[in-house]
Amino acid sequence: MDDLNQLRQSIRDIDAQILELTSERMNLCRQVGEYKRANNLPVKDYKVEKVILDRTRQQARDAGIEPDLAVSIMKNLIKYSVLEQDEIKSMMLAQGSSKAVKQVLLIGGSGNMGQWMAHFFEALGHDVQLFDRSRLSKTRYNYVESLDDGLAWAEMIILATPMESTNEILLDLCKRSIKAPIIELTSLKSPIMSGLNLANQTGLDVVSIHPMFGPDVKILSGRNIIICDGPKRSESVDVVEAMFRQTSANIIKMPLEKHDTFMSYVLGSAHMLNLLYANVLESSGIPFQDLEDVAGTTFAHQVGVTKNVVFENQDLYFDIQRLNLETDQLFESFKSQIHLMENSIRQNRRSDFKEAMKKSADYFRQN
Ligand SMILES: O=C(O)C(=O)C[C@]1(C(=O)O)C=C[C@@H](O)C=C1
Repeated sequence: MDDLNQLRQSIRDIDAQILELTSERMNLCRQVGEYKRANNLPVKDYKVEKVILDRTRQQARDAGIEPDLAVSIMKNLIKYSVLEQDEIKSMMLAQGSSKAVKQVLLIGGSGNMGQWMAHFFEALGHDVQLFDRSRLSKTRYNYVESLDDGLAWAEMIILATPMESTNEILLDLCKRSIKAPIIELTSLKSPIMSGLNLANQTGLDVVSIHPMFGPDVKILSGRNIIICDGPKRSESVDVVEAMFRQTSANIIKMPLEKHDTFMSYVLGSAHMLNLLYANVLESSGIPFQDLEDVAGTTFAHQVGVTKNVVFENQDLYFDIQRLNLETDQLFESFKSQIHLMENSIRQNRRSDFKEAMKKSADYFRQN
């Protein structure tokens, strides 16, 4: 017992040291924040974050600890140091002072993802202006007076617009002679295919990307950004790729025609499963708190994910189902899997149930 107490005392001492060091780190980050404010530099430095996280992974390996543990600690430290440095306030002061590489026009800049992109491009040193029919009262970015003004000014155009309007905007942009590369970010590509095809025919330089995260993301490490090739390879794909390579995000290259099939599994089915689960819980008639009070491990994990899904943007989530041409197939697959499970349980066919579980386990083990 004495041994156990001694070990626990040593752990408490180490915990105290971790917290003291964290406080020292935060103090230093606060000073970095002040320096940035004084010198009009943006708070977030994606390049520095990438270096830190790469180094952490290596140091963790050398020290014999799980790189994932070390990286998650470091990501949290960075996240809170960024919050501490008051990103919004200091970036406001930094506006216009950082060396602008490109003049970036954000069409649909008032949306949450538009604002995220505005921060992102500003943090990379670009000069950002917004165009949107509805203007935010609280944003530090300028709105261009008209789309024509914006297009004349822009050296790069970002479309952060809902899927269906993105297609219309692309078709409209095809009627104007625009030299600046256009980056579009829609969650599905088939709804904008007619726009992309016409852009290709009329010589517009469009790069299709898809950031696989929402606008509340602060740290790009571990996040995926898909960059698509096609219909014809745009000259600017390499430029866009190089831009994101400066960050700690993972870059995935994918042919355009593959994108929506992957999204039907990576987004559509994951959303659908969680929405169905939420609906099942909601219709149980038992208050959520009562269920949570008796939660087991799987419930706690599952509900963590399900909650994230149900609080998401309802229109976007509807469109991700409705506009994916493969959603029908997804429903069929869900139905047949429910059927299979139902039969195995109702007809007491243990071997079918176990076989299905085994097949899934083998599928996940492949990696
Ligand atoms: O090095 C900086 O510029 C910092 O502000 C420190 C720090 C960090 O916490 O390590 C925080 C924010 C930046 O995005 C990168 C790194």
